[in-house]
Amino acid sequence: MTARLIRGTEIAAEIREELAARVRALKAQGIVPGLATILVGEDPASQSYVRAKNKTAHDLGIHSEQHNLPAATTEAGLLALIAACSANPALNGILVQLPLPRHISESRVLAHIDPAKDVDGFHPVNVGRMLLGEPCFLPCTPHGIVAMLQRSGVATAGAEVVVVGRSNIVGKPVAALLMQKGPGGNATVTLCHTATRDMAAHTRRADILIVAAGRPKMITADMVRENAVVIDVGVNRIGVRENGRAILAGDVDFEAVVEKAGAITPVPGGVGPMTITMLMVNTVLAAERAHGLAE
Ligand SMILES: Nc1nc(=O)c2c([nH]1)NC[C@@H]1CN(c3ccc(C(=O)N[C@@H](CCC(=O)O)C(=O)O)cc3)C=[N+]21
Ligand SMILES: [Mg+2]
Repeated sequence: MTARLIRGTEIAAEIREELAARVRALKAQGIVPGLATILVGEDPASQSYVRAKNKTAHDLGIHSEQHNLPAATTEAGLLALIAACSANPALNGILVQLPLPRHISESRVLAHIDPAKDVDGFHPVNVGRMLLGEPCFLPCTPHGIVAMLQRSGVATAGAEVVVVGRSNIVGKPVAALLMQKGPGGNATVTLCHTATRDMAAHTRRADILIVAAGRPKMITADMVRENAVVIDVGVNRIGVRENGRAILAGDVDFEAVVEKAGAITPVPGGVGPMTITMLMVNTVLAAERAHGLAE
C-alpha cells in the first residue's frame, strides 16, 4: 500500500484561516500585529524564504517590514538594528534569518533579541522555557511538525519516535517537544546523529521517523519500518530545472519510502509551509501577549 500523504500545504492553510480570525479580533481593538524580518547577505534560498515569510504575513493582515542588509554588515550594525526593532512598539516579532555571514556571531545576535519578540524561539531564554515546559515561543519547524502530527491524527503518546539530526533549530527541539508530558508529546524519543552506531537499527524501530539531517535521500526504504509515519524536514537543492527553478529533494528517498511507510510528508509541500505558518502563529501570539490578551 502506498503511504498516505501528510500535506503541509493544506494543514498550514487551515491554521492560517484560524489565525486570520485572531488577527481580525486584534484589529477590532485597534491592534495590528507587526513582524520585522532581517536578512544579511544575498543567498538566493534565504532571500526566497524571507520573501515568503513577508508575503504570508501580508496576506494575513500582519504588518511586516523586511530589512535587507549587505553581507559586509558589521555585527555591531546588526545588533543596533535589532535593538531598534526590540524598542519599536509597532513590532511584535523579530526574525533574523539564519545562517548569518561567518564574521557575525549567531549566538550573540540571537541573545540580543527581546525574548518577548523572539518569534523564532531561538533566544536562550525561550529555549530554556521550552525545555521546562513553560510559556515561550516554540521554534517554528518543531512546532509545525507537532501540529502536523496532531492535525493528521497521528498519536504520539507512547510512540517510538526517532529523530535524525541534532541541530539547535530542528533536531534537538523537536525531540524535546515530543518527549514533553502532555498532548502532542508523551513519546519515547531517540535522537540519532553522525556519531550514531548503526543508525538503521534505530530508524527501523520508529513508529514516527523525523529526519532533519540535510543529506538528500539518506533515508532509504530498508531503514523504515512498515507503516511508519515519516516526517521529512530536508529541503535540499539537488539541481536546476530548465526554467531556472531549483529541483528539491528531501532527506528521505521518497519514491521508495512511500511504498513502505504508512504516512509521509512530501518535499516540497510538507514541513516547509508549516514552518512559515508557525512563524505567523508566534507573531500573532506575541501581539496578543504584548496587550495582555494571552499568557
Ligand atoms: N531565523 C530563521 N528561521 C527559520 O525558520 C529559518 C531560518 N532562519 N533559516 C533557514 C530555515 C529553513 N526554513 C524554511 C522555511 C520554509 C521552507 C519552505 O516553505 N519550503 C517549501 C519549498 C520552498 C522552496 O522552493 O525552496 C516547501 O518545502 O514546500 C523551507 C525552509 C526556515 N528557516
Ligand atoms: Mg504501507
